[in-house]
Amino acid sequence: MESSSSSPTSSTHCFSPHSQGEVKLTITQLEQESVERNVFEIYRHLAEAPPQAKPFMVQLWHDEHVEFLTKGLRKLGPNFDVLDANRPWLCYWILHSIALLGEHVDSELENNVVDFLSRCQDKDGGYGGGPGQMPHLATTYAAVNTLVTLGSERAFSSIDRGKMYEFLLRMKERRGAFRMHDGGEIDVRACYTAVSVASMLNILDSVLIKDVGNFIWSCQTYEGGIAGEPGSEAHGGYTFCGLAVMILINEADKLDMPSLIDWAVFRQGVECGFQGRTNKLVDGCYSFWQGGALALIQKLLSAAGKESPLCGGQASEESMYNITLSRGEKLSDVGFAFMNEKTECGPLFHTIALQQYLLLCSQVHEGGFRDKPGKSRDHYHSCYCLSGLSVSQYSHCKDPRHNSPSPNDVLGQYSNLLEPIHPLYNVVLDKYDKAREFFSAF
Ligand SMILES: CC(C)=CCC/C(C)=C/CC/C(C)=C/COP(=O)(O)OP(=O)(O)O
Ligand SMILES: [Zn+2]
Repeated sequence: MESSSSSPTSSTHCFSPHSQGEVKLTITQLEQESVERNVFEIYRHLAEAPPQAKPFMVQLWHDEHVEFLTKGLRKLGPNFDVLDANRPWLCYWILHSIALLGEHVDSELENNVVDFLSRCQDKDGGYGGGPGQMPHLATTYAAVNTLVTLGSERAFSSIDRGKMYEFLLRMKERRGAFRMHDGGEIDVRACYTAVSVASMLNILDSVLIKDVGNFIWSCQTYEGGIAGEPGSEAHGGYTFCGLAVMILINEADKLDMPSLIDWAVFRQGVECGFQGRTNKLVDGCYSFWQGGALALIQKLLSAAGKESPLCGGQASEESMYNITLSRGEKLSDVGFAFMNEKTECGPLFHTIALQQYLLLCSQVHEGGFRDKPGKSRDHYHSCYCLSGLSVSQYSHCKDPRHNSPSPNDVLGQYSNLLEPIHPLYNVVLDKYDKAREFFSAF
């Protein structure tokens, strides 16, 4: 998405080292140079600091984050009016972030959230952006992940699974994909949120998954990443969503995996963080969308064990991307089987570099995270920067349920370590385990 410029105010003049003539830099190039300058200035301070000071420079400001997040759950100012249709998202961003930090909210606040989300639940299934608003797949995903993160029986049983199934079926369209809401757009996000919710609640069946894989397949672009809809540009957000769907429905073998890997690994740049798409700026939230997608691929390759070329062996087409289920296991067990694969394969991105970007460029001392230096903190970036930080800390860890990462894999002091997540759903792993135990009883 190169923005060309012809106006004198939106371009600059300089002399190219490769030619005699004067060249004009585009807005895109100028913005990229400015980001690199800001980021490298921050990294220069770290490089020049005495060795004993460095761990403190990359400290995770745990208490400040918890304070910023908890405050947001209790009260938000008038500027947040624009997020009125996203209130379950605010609950998820905040509560998932608090859970990643190993903390929880008091039982009164927890009960308030359950009650609030119950008022967002539509009588015909699914959750709207606020009480009385029409049900929407994005806010449904946010509400379900919030209730899973709260983890109480009251939270789990507040979800009407029967009506949810009817809602998901109503959102499914002729070609197999999903639409975001009645009459809404059909895209990869809708497919992911529908499949993730159905898998989590143990209501994913062959009717819901029919032809979804073909739709996702049709969204993989010539670059290798996945777009929101056929013919659009590959983007990290949609790539994570599309890949996660394919794994949850056990059809990852339909994707062109070498080109997907190729595209995703090149999205980590000199700034140490990830960009969302080619020729765009680094942004902390892609630490999860791109880092999470690469963590999913790492797990897929590990499922193929030593047969995978990236793990130093010969790949067999069949074993490479399919999670093996034993007889009688349901498709909704794919999420569980996925985390049981013991990682043999190393990470596909520079995990320490990403932690450096997150802790030095995205982290805000007063609490919260931001896209990049110069931007303001917000709850969305706090959630996805912390999620990406967790993914990078655990990416060498074979079995996060039973083992902790080595101190070498955690930038800064070991107290920076967050809780591990389940990368298919982006909820804290032990919260997922508890929810699975509850919902597998049905
Ligand atoms: C579960 C769920 C609902 C997932 C959503 C996934 C997601 C983040 C999709 C990204 C959408 C998109 C095209 C952003 C581009 O914004 P931009 O042009 O402002 O940013 P850019 O310059 O970084 O591409
Ligand atoms: Zn962002």
